[in-house]
Amino acid sequence: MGPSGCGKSTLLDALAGRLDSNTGQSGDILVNGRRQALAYGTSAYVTQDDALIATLTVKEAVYYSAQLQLPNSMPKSEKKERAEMTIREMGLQDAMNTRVGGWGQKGLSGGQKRRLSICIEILTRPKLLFLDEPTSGLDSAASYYVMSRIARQRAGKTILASIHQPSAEVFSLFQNVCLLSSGRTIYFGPTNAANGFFASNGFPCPTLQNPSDHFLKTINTDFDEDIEEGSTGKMRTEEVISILIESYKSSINYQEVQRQVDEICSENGEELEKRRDNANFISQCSVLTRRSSVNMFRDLGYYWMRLVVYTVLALGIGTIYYDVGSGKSYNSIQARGSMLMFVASFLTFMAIGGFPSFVEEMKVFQRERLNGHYDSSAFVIGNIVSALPYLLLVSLIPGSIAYYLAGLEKGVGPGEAFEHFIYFCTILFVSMMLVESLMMIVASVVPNFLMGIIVGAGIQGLMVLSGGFFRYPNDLPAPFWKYPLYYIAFHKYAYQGLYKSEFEGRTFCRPGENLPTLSGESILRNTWQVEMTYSKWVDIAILFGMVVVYRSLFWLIVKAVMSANDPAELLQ
Ligand SMILES: Nc1ncnc2c1ncn2[C@@H]1O[C@H](COP(=O)(O)OP(=O)(O)OP(=O)(O)O)[C@@H](O)[C@H]1O
Repeated sequence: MGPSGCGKSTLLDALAGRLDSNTGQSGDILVNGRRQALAYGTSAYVTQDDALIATLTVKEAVYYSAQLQLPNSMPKSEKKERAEMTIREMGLQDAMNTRVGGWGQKGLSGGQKRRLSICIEILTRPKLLFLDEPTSGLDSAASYYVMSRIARQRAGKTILASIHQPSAEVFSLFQNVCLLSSGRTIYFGPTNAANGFFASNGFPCPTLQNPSDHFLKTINTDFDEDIEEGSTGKMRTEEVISILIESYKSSINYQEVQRQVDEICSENGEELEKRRDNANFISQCSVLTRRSSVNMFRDLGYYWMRLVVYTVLALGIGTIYYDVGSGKSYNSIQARGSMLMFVASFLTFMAIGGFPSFVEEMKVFQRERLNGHYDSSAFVIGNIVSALPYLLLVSLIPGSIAYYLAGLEKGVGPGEAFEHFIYFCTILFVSMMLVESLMMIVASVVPNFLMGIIVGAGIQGLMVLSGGFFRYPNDLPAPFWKYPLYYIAFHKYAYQGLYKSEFEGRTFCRPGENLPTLSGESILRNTWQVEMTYSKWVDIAILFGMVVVYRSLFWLIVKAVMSANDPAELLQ
């Protein structure tokens, strides 16, 4: 406990091994007298910000979490029962079917979100639980009920909570209190002895005042109010703090704490085991896929908005380039090329629109991963699988509108026409997957969504420039633009695949002529400077290969970022 900004969250972060690597830290963290880092899943931590999936209801959020965290051996009905019991414990039974809500959608109140976050973390009854200001946003009665229900579970467990402004009832629920001011320990010992400690130093709690209020008022340096000191009048807060710190260091309480630490160390107690009884990997993948699908379905910004914008754009492309595909004139060559370029780069570019939703999902993933709810690979797989149907939808509907309105390559016979159409939509689909994968990589490195969008758009802008349309491949400056960007940019393969599909086997008129004597192959070779040594199927295969590379890269970065934050790795 301590005034705002005294270092409560920092202390909890340090104990839970969540302090970021650029913050200096000294001393040992001992669990049962053993030096132990709290890696994923050894403890649960409810941080101050509630990272929750906005589209889920309370019931869904807790049920999915129960399915992820509770072992496969536990029957489904028991998991459901545990989830419901925990929801009731946190007093959320009346909000069971309310969505969490977020930007633009009112859902749970701040205090309810807080309780939901606690609910999710106490589902497995962890042995070591960190709670950073669990009562913020709660009224005094709710604070008491929440804390008393948490305290009820304390047998055989250690619960560390940071708190400010507890009521007298809540304060009495704590067995020990550590009072902090500007990162320094003012007092650490039994809660019921704190009053005596303050009184013995000349700062007794006035009658009818909540002791915790008195302690905080006495040690708050932010407002520089002089403190009444017993009979001697007023004293500066800094002086009061110095007196208390010095007094604590020579107090019996301090010696008692040291004695207890020595005793625990000599007992050589058991190591805190990592929780290993989560759902198995297959169940994790399946639950995460379902949860992510529900989120994608309900979050308008994830795919639906994109579908609407793509459809409008496809109608735009289709009307601007209406029936360009049946023309054989020289001008139609340029029109086809531009249209295909627009489809492969700008339609796919807008996959960036889903970035904010993805960043929100990443925040939830980070919290859950750090608390050991599941494996990072399960998250990556869940996300890929759940996104597939939506990506298919946003490539097929706008793709077919643009393709048929523009009257692109119809081939000979219905089979061939269909093959060209499917090829067009597949290129659109795989390019969107690539942009999404790229944005996932960006999200794992730059988790701020504004910065992420700028970085993602910048990378794509460079790739579009070097893709071989705005500057023909042979005219691209060799350093950087041609080697390596032209070969790395997926746009090159998307453009060339689409060009091959559209121009191969067709003839066009030369400038000023009416007879189609110019072969599609020569246009591909000489105008678009397409690499003709391999077929359009190789282009599409390269694109799919790139998806695999990009997704693997994303998975590797997530693993690397997570293990960099894993205190167990740091200790090795
Ligand atoms: N022991 C320490 N030494 C130096 N700086 C510290 C220490 N503890 C915390 N700080 C710094 O003090 C600032 C506030 O810390 P923190 O957020 O932990 O406070 P808090 O008590 O949780 O505040 P609030 O109650 O308002 O959330 C941070 O900038 C943090 O880096």
